[in-house]
Amino acid sequence: MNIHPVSRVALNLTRGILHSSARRLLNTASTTPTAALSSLFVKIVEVGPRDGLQNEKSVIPTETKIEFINRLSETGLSVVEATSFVSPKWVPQMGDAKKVITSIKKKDSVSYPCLTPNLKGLEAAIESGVKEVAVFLAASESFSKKNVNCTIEESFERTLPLISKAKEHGILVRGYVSCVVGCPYEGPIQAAKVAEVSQRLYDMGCYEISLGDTIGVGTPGSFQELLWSVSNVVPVRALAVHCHDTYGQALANIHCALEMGVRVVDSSMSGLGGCPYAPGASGNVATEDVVYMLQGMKYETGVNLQKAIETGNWISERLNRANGSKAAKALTLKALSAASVCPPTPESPVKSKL
Ligand SMILES: CC(C)(COP(=O)([O-])OP(=O)([O-])OC[C@H]1O[C@@H](n2cnc3c(N)ncnc32)[C@H](O)[C@@H]1OP(=O)([O-])[O-])[C@@H](O)C(=O)NCCC(=O)NCCSC(=O)C[C@@](C)(O)CC(=O)[O-]
Repeated sequence: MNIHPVSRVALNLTRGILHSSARRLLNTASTTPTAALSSLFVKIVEVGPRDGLQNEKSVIPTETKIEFINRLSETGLSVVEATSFVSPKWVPQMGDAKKVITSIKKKDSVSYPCLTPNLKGLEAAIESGVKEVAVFLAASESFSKKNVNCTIEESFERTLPLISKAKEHGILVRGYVSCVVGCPYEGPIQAAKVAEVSQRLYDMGCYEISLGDTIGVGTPGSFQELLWSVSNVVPVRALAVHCHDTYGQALANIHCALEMGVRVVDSSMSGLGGCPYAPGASGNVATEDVVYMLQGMKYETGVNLQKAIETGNWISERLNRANGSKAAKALTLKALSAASVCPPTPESPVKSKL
């Protein structure tokens, strides 16, 4: 039986199936539970050009990055994280940040945030006309040291003046918290620690907190615990989930987050990605798979699935690999077999990597 998501949550509430914390969560999403439940729009934050490409070993031509972002801008996405102003000694792949962000065709309907780890990065972003930046901290001390060469506390000390300066320039600041379930160096991370870091970042002025399951170890069980804990201190409307798919749990975790009121999901076209300082982590959840699932649940995203698949196939071809999205593969094969009376031309971008 098809049940509309609103009806399903409402039904669960009526039956008292949802845990009382989940009810509280829905209540904090908006002024009334009804208003929260009527929210059927899910914002997708496309992180492919940054998180997706930062871990690529071979140098990707700047022109490819620019065209990738331009194509993403035509899919209906409202946020495309474009690049990061980090040290090129640490992440050489992002060394062309200024060229990328100043060369793309910007659409008014799309926001193009860039990662900035410190004031130097923010200043470079300001010079390049960036309107939104993202700061990134971790809930794990070891990961913080590996990723940004300082403790969590020192990270906060760096971030405070960054946020102040960004605000002076009218720049929006998004906040990431990495290792929200597990750390590649320390193992499991306590939800209470994630809540503490998230709350501090939110109180400092980040308008949205993206919870990063950096190594993709989360399950709906750990995500539920995580979201109960974090939503006690940050309103659920200000939370996003950022799931890597190492253990194949990303869609299940996103589904769990949706049921708990989260309406912002990070994803990466064709499942590209990984953090250079998170060994063993696989790519992000694929945008095409997220859009396919959300469409099936009758959520709106504004994203044209067909255009997303074409863009995912295009970048996969450029990187000489198969598209990592299952939905993209299945729908591309379906389209090819439907057109089998008229086989694709040799130039067709979808023919070879399936
Ligand atoms: C934070 C630092 C800079 C500290 O690195 P450091 O070595 O401690 O910094 P430093 O201040 O001593 O500077 C070292 C050199 O880098 C330069 N430098 C310093 N800052 C910048 C800058 N902004 N832009 C350009 N250059 C910079 C600086 O000028 C100096 O150059 P030198 O004098 O030696 O020639 C470094 O650790 C770094 O850049 N880390 C970034 C690592 C990174 O990008 N990781 C991936 C992103 S996070 C992620 O993927 C997780 C996420 C967000 O997706 C969510 C999830 O899945 O969990």
